[in-house]
Amino acid sequence: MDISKNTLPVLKIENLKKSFGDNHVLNGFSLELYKGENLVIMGKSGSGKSVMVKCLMGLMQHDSGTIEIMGNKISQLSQNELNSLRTQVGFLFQGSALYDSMTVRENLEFPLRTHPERLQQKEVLVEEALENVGLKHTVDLMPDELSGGMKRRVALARAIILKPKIIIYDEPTTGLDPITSKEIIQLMSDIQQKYGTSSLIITHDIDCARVIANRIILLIDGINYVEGDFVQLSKSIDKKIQAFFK
Ligand SMILES: Nc1ncnc2c1ncn2[C@@H]1O[C@H](COP(=O)(O)OP(=O)(O)OP(=O)(O)O)[C@@H](O)[C@H]1O
Repeated sequence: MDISKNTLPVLKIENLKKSFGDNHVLNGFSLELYKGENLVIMGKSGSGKSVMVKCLMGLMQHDSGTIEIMGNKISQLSQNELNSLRTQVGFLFQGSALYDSMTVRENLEFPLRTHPERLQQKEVLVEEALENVGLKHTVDLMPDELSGGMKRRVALARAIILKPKIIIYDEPTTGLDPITSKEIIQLMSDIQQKYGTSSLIITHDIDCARVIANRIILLIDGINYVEGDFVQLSKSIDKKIQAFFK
């Protein structure tokens, strides 16, 4: 995949700040994600990764800084405009987050409910999304009939059903065994190749970062402490950076 930094970033966060009282979580965090890129964000537990993602998705109000998705500053958008922009962003939640009382088909159809123009194609979209993750045969099953790895695949199918330009993965391999993790990472790569998506991947999983990252940003002390590729960062002599690569 050709990653061109000469084009505008599909996602840009600039000087993002967010505090809860005296707890200054984000102190000027910035990133740029380019078309076709896999950008991994790593940070210790409690470093503010989820807060950053919530601000990015418009689910939490940030104190200052700017967030631009495909050139649109999200703070300047109406709710309708924001909803429409959200269709360009797929989200794989931590731990899959399927609706247990819904079949696989109903889980996949869920993101379509706010897009009446897509509802006519729902059969085709569900089938295509499940085919991409190798699970067409599960369409009428309930989530509790699936293994953990299958649930994660279905969640991935749901994240891509609207063919988003950007996918945000929140801990995509957490709770999976090493072999299933590898399969999920391979699927993430396949989807990126097929649709030319750009991915922002929040992970603790060093193997995931090694395999998939074009670039890694370490979120430390509320800022983008350092960025580089896996090899560059893993050779760093900075103790704060080394701690991630032990
Ligand atoms: N709604 C909230 N109200 C108050 N404090 C919050 C809120 N959400 C998050 N925080 C605080 O912000 C900090 C960062 O939390 P966050 O969940 O973003 O960490 P994280 O990096 O995602 O951690 P983990 O890897 O464990 O998921 C924590 O100190 C947390 O207590």
